[in-house]
Parts: sequence; structure tokens; C-alpha cells
Amino acid sequence: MSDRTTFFKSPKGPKGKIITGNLKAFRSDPPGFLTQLATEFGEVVKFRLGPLQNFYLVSDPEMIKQILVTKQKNFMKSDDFKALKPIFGEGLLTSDKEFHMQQRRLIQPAFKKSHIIDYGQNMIDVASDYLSTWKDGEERIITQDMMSITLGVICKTMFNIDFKEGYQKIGQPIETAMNLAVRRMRSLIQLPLWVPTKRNRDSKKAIRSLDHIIAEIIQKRRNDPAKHEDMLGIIMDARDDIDGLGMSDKQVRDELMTIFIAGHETTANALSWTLYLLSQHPEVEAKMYEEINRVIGSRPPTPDDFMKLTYTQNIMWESMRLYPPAFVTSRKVDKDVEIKDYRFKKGDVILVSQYVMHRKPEYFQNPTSFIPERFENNFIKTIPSYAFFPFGGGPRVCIGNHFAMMEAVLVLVTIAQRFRLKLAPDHHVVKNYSTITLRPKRGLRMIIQERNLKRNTL
Ligand code: HEM
Repeated sequence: MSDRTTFFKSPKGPKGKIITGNLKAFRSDPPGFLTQLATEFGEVVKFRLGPLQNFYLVSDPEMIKQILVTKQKNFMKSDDFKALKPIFGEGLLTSDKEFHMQQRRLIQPAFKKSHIIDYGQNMIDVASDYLSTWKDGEERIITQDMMSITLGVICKTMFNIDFKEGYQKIGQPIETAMNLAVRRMRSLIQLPLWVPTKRNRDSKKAIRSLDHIIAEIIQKRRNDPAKHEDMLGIIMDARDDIDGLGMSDKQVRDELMTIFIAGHETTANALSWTLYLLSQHPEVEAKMYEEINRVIGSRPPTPDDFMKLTYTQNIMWESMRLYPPAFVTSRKVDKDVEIKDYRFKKGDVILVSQYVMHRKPEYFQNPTSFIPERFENNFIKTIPSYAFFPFGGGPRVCIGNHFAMMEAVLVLVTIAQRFRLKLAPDHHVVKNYSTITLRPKRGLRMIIQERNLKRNTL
């Protein structure tokens, strides 16, 4: 042991069971459990979610910055992501180190500003199309509607196919495979996929069917000499600046699956939480209508409106502060590392939680209140970086962050221009539920009211 060891702090934490540690409490309410740990034990908390591995929850912005940015080379993605590898392969979310960086370089062009503006029109078109089926006065399951709209957006931007075709071909098998992967992620013991349990058989079947569909799409494109401007076209045409090589079919497949899944559920949850929050805060809703009336009026929205809709953007930031769709981010220590007054050892798992940080009273006054105005006047610059980080940070920051903001704002205004949504009168108390992302538990049922645009009412 080096002399310095004596100066390192030893993080405290809750007592757990011998084998399962604190797994039961974590599973029953992950955001609640993490909040309680940070409140009770402070900036670094030690706990277990199984027999051996040490977990640490870190809740200090400077330490989070070191983990995600300055000392990120000492970390890799944690083992829970391995459960996703049968679906994502070596896509951006699951790969590590050099390979990840090379893939990130190849995919980044698909997310550059000019393309996102082009995708913006798809976002508006898909939402408008979808809303044409909504009827004044009806009750709808809004959480499902938001999932369908964002799935439609990703089908259109990625493959230039419409939602119905995209859902049957890709959306449904992806959902099946993903549900199975989530269950694998959350179980203490992950049996390898070759063990013939029913779950493993179903999982392999869904993945085989997806592989088949995606291979067909890629093959069709390889045989098609025309230039395609959708995300698939951009990804397939990408060449590495350093070695000039493009992606293999297997790699294209892994990245498509990754973007397809990472790119719709998170934004759908952000939109659902926002519609819920607006229904509870008529004063915020009224200011949003005022902005929509002033900037867009009764003409169809355009991607250029995005920059002018500053209050609506702040509504989205504030909604993701209270209900961050990615509520926790994990890393495994790859090389022993010292961060502030602590030392972490190879194999330890570090969690940093957006949900915990975003509700800290030292950075956010009235932390549980919904106040979009707090984001005005460059508020973010007045708090430490990594006190607010809905899209993560460092080299693994969400590649779809600008895409997601553009989509959330444009879909929200397309809805709000025409409709006002109220929670169904007999609605259950809205609580959060977390699988990989944070979503409203048991969904949201809302009543649709058509707004009268000409008279600017509602
Ligand atoms: C509100 C919506 C979204 C939220 C809150 C969100 C959040 C995040 C976060 C926190 C990470 C970092 C995970 C980590 O560090 O381990 C991430 C990564 C990622 N996100 Fe998003 N995301 C959203 C939307 C999107 C969209 C729309 C796309 C694509 C169209 C996307 C694609 C990805 C990908 C590919 C990664 C992996 C990046 C890498 O490791 O290089 N996300 N996202």
C-alpha cells in the first residue's frame, strides 16, 4: 500500500444482505433508493447489489466530471451493458475504448446540425400525421402515443419508411428483444443465451428475426446505386478519416439497432413527462401557448421555429431535470483511479445519477417544483457543470442530444398547437417506474381537447 492510502476516505453505506446486498431496495425503486443513499451518506456511498462487486454512488459534480470526462480513460461501460450485447452487438452504447472512438467518428456526421434540421421536417410530418387520428374529447394512453410518434420519427429518419411498415418490420421485434434484455439486465444471475430456458429461446428468436430484417435492408441498399439522404445512407457512406474504411454489414447492423432503441424510448418518456407536468401547471401551459401563438400562429411548424421557441425549450430542460429519462449512468473501473479524496479499484462499479443531482437544493431552488423560467439567463452557467447532465457527458455524451431536443420541442409544439391535454379525472397517482429509463408507472391516460386556433382559446 502506498503512503497516500492512509489519506483516502472510506465511503460509508447501508448494511445489506450477505448474498444480495441492497438489490431488493434498489430494484423496488431505483431513483428513490439512490436519493436516499445520497441524502443519508453524502457525496460517495458504498453498497452492493450482489455478493462480490462493490458499487459506489457518486453525487459530487466535480467528481462526476472526472469520471465522465477528465479521467474517463480509467473507466469502461459496466457489465449490465453486456446483457444488451446480444441485441446491440458492438454498437456505440455497448462498445469500449478504441473501437468505440472509431465508431463514434464514423457515426458523428449523421448527427451534424444540417442533417438534424432535415430530420426536423420528418419529426413535424410524423407528428402531424399521427395527430390526424386524434378526436376532440377522447381519452388516450399518451405514453403509448409518444412511443409511437418517436418510433415513427426514427423509422422515417433512419430508413425513410413510414411508421406502420417500420413498426411491424422492426419496432415490434425490437420491443420483444428489448423487454427480454431488460429482464436479463435486472436479474442477479444472467444465464448465457445458449442455456435453453423459455426466455432465452424467445430472446434468440426475436434477435434472429431482427437480424434477418436488417440484413435485408442493408443488402437492398448495397445493391442500390442511388444516393440516400436518410441516416442509413449517411452511415453506410461514412469513411474513417484515418484509415478511409467504412463499416462492415455487421457493424452497420449493430449501430442501427443501437440508434433505433436509444433514439426513441428516451425521447418518448421525456415527452410523456412533459405533457403530464403541463397538465398540472396551467400557468406554464399558458405561457407555452402564448409563445406558440406568437412564433407559429396557425401555420404548420417548421424546423426553423425551434431556435425561436426558447420558453418551450426551457420546458423540456426543466422536465428532464425533474424526470431525467436516463436517470442513472454507470461505469466500471478499468484501472485503479484516485478521484478527489477517494480511491476506486479495478472492477468497482460507479453510479452517477441524474435524478439525484437534478434535485439537489444547493443547485436548484425549490428542487421539486416545475419552474421552466429557472433556465433563463444562462442559468446553467451559474451552477457547476455536471450538476445538470440529462445527456451524460465527455466522449460518451449522448450522440443524439441535439436530435432529441429538436424532436421533443417540435413534437410538443405540433401537439400543443392543436390540442390541450388533461389527466383523465379518475387517474391513478402518477409515480415513476424505471427499467433502463424513467417512465410514468402504469402509463398516462389523458383527455384530448381541441384548441380553437382562430380564437386563440384554451
Ligand atoms: C431525451 C432523450 C435522450 C436522453 C435523455 C438521452 C440520454 C443519453 C445518455 C445519458 C447517454 C450517455 C450514456 C452513458 O454515458 O453511459 C446517451 C447515450 C447515447 N444516446 Fe441518447 N438520449 C436521448 C435521445 C437519444 C436519441 C434521439 C438518440 C439517437 C437518435 C440517442 C442515441 C444515443 C447513443 C447512440 C448513445 C451512446 C453514445 C456513446 O456511447 O458514444 N439518444 N443518451
